[in-house]
Amino acid sequence: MSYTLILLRHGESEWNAKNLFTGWVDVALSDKGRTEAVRGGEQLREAGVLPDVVHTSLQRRAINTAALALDAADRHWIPVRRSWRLNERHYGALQGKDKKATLAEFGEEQFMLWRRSYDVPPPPLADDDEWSQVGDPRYAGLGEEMPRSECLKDVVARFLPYWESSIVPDLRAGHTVLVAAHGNSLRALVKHLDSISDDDIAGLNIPTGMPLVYRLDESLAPTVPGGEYLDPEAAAAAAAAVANQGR
Ligand SMILES: O=C(O)[C@@H](CO)OP(=O)(O)O
Repeated sequence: MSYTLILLRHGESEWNAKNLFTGWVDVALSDKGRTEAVRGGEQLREAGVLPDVVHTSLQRRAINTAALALDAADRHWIPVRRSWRLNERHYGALQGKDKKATLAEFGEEQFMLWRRSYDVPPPPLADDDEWSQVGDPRYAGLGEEMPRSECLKDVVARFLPYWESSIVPDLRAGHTVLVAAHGNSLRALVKHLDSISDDDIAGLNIPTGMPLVYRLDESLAPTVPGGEYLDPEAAAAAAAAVANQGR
């Protein structure tokens, strides 16, 4: 028995296009992002990898990517579940900041520590900042768990309970599961699936709008480490572009 898990980072957002740190800010897909999402769904249909259930974050770029992709795959009707635990990493005080300007102001080492180190979060975002999500009704139930900044380690810690309680049972039930989420929440999941070290995860980047298919064995270990992009060449080029953001 093998289980099928599809990871899909949202298509390009308006802030990806502007090169701004985004995190929990709920920005929309760009036109290019919508096209990517549709193309991702077409790839699923062409490959015959058809989700039975979808899990998304609470952010519109992932929600709308899932809807566009599933429509293109003729799977718009499957059950959907959403959780803040699939949200993008909260980028703290960097939310809304230009990546290139941040690199110029703080230098390469600090910039990469904030962007890709495993356990160094950016400074916290003030609750009265225009890019704060404090007071947003969708997070009303979070209480003390409401983040003001997160490093990838924090994302792993809040993602894994949802993985265990909600995604794994769907896989064990034999469903083909689509997870439509974000660059860093999916990096947290890939780190877990592929047992990637805290240091090596810094080098992993996930492109927008490209389905990454994992076949998992009985112990939920990937049968092909790293999974398989349905369009590997395009995915490698797009992942390199993500790595180079800010330059
Ligand atoms: O800004 C963000 O929220 C993320 C994803 O777009 O950026 P990065 O790849 O720099 O972690």
